[in-house]
Amino acid sequence: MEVIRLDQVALWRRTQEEFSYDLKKTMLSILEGKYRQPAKKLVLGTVDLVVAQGEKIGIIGANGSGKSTLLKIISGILQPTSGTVRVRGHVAPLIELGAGFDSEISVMDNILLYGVLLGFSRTEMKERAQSILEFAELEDYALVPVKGLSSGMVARLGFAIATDVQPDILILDEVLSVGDESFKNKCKQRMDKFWDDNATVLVVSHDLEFVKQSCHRAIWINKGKIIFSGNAAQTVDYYLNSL
Ligand SMILES: Nc1ncnc2c1ncn2[C@@H]1O[C@H](COP(=O)(O)OP(=O)(O)OP(=O)(O)O)[C@@H](O)[C@H]1O
Repeated sequence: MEVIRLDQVALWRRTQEEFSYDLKKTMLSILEGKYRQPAKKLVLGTVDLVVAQGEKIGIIGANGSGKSTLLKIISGILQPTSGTVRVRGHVAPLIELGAGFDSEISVMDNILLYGVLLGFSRTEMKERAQSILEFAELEDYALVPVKGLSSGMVARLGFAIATDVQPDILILDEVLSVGDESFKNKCKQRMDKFWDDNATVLVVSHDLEFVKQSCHRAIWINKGKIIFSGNAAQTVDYYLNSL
């Protein structure tokens, strides 16, 4: 069964000029008739992609090639400029760890909030909260605001929530490299469970050995385009040979 379908997806984003946006300067340039639209760059596109239920897909490519952007489009965090995205089932994105948290509110409230954002009810999340806290080893921090946690703890919390809620589609962006050694081992064990069942997993990784050994398929992205998609070992070899 098909769970993800991207048809002719493209995303244009503003370049660095957006980040140095200055209202006064903009107004002045409009008055002086010198205003020009900020430059935009094609960061993804056009991409066609079909993912079947249960596939474990590794996404590889150079820095800045568009891997995270692709995951954000699939997760619904970014809307494409053109094209269509269809996703079937609960998606748990673990992209910018902790980005979905409200740092001012407690760990417990964040668990409830995050779960609701993922489409689960508050009651359901309350029932799951204990096992999430246990896995993240944050039982003593339930009432502490997230801003009081270390970045490693925030990463553990994100991983614990996203994987505890048993999503249909798990989206991971280099998250397996966070946490200390003992937590990494726990993550690996939990990931193995996902690997064994019907969940669909998309994982961005620079760990090519992991992609080769653990993924069914790999997608190589370069400059916003899918260069190759196929058997993981073959894709990794093509990518390595191109370097
Ligand atoms: N918020 C943003 N606004 C505009 N452009 C962005 C933004 N975030 C990323 N980009 C641009 O989009 C392109 C793709 O970035 P993306 O983060 O998807 O790459 P990546 O393949 O995941 O890289 P890495 O391996 O370094 O994590 C890059 O050229 C980057 O400069």
